[in-house]
Amino acid sequence: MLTNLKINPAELPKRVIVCGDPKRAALIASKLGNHRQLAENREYRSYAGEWKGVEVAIVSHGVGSPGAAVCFEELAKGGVEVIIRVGTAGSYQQEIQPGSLVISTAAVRQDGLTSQLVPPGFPAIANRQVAGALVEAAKSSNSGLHIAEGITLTLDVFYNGVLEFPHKLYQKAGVLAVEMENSALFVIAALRGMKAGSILAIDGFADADLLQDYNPHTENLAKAIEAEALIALDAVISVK
Ligand SMILES: O=P(O)(O)O[C@H]1O[C@H](CO)[C@@H](O)[C@H]1O
Ligand SMILES: O=c1cc[nH]c(=O)[nH]1
Repeated sequence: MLTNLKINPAELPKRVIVCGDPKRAALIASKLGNHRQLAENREYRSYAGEWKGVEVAIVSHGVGSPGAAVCFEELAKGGVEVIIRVGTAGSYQQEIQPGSLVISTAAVRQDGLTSQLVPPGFPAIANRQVAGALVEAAKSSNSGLHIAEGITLTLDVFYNGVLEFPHKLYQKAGVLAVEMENSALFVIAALRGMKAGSILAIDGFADADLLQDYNPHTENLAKAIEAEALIALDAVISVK
């Protein structure tokens, strides 16, 4: 039994979609044939089912890299081979509007977790087969949404304190969007031999005052989440 996920590894498919929100995991799982809940403990809710004849699991990892890392490590221990995060993010670029999608090819490691796992120069990059599969699935999806691919940033902070966020710097450096778990996913996947990727639905602009303006409950975002879930399901079953 996986300690925190409470999943029996014998019931865990090798291909997994992960997301922060347990309710999003339920939503994605509802699209699967023969879907059933595997387990629930803390923020980790898991399901399995069939997508186009292939067994996949959907697992929530909660908010932030440390808790998500527990999930990713246990999935690796459970024998997972391909893992795709279906997340949300704040945009850094004007052309990447709320409701659009970003496929992350690499993550800036501005999280506190990965520097306790590997030296600072170790890259956090998506597996190229998985990133390629996401791009291909996005092209064939005809979602009608704007879809960009490139570097994203992983932070530990959501609501700011007295220090400035590094938003301007990364915006200038061409980073597309900010979220809170991709660097942990890419580093742990590299260390444990999983093929990882990530697709993100944009919920607003990163430099907004999130305490006032953050609203992940819009129809626009729901539509983008629906589209990214279908793209990720097609991608996760297509990786060899
Ligand atoms: O929507 P999810 O997948 O949770 O992703 C983003 O949303 C959460 C913040 O609200 C963080 O987990 C961040 O990475
Ligand atoms: O970390 C996150 C996630 C969603 N939206 C943001 O602005 N930041």
